Amino acid sequence: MGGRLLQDNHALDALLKVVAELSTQYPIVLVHGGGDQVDSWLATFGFSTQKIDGQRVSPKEQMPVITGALAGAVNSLMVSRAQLQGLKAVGLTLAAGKSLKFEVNTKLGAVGIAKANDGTLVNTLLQSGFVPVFSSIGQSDAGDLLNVNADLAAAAICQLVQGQLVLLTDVPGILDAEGKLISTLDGKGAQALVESGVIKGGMKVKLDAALETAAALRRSIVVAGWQQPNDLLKLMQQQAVGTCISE
Ligand SMILES: Nc1ncnc2c1ncn2[C@@H]1O[C@H](COP(=O)(O)OP(=O)(O)O)[C@@H](O)[C@H]1O
Ligand SMILES: CC(=O)N[C@@H](CCC(=O)OP(=O)(O)O)C(=O)O
Repeated sequence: MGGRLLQDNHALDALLKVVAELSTQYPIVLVHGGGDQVDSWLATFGFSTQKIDGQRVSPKEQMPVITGALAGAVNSLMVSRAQLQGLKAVGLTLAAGKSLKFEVNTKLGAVGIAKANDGTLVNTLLQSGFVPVFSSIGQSDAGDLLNVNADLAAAAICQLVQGQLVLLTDVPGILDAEGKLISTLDGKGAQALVESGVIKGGMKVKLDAALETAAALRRSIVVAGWQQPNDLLKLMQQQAVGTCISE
């Protein structure tokens, strides 16, 4: 879930209500962002910030603030709103139980490249009826905190549990040059849209996360909008929603 969702309690509650309904039939893992909240916390602490290709440059000295926003305020709020809808939500970082392992993307500072590592914790929680709620904070082998883009974090968690990845954002899916929803997209089509500048910024990162996971799990990935929570129900009934991305 893109972090912008957390600025709209009504939309967040509506989405989590649908998630609660689905969780009676399917094990569910949530991974959330919080980019806007990080922007605002960094500004409050007097830091300037920039993104390169949709990912935040994260100097080590900013990590306490970034972690405070993502793993502290945003994650706690997400757990609290999920519990209001009856979910047995458990807040976690990506490093909990060594679920993921990380390389450092030194070009961007304390930014992690996440890979699936150990599914024991997540599977144990799921088997006991809990809903893991991950913030996108990881850690390096040296013990330093790392900032991970939430879409790439969700891709790694999805590969960990061999699940079905749904990337929920503030637009109904990937839009073409005219602003119309693209219903299906493969690697070749995606490359053309990136080269022509139609897919950029945060959406390019979602596309990378989707293509990587589609290749790893050999199944298609959906990018859809959190404004339409019923899309999740439709998706589970095998109906087409958002943009369906395949290899
Ligand atoms: N082709 C595209 N289709 C839809 N959105 C796009 C496209 N290219 C860039 N974007 C931008 O990507 C944004 C979603 O990514 P991002 O801001 O990272 O959202 P989130 O916080 O939900 O992860 C959209 O709001 C839009 O501004
Ligand atoms: C490295 C990196 O870019 N980290 C992201 C993590 C949060 C995120 O991805 O939030 P959204 O899903 O709301 O964009 C950031 O600091 O903004």
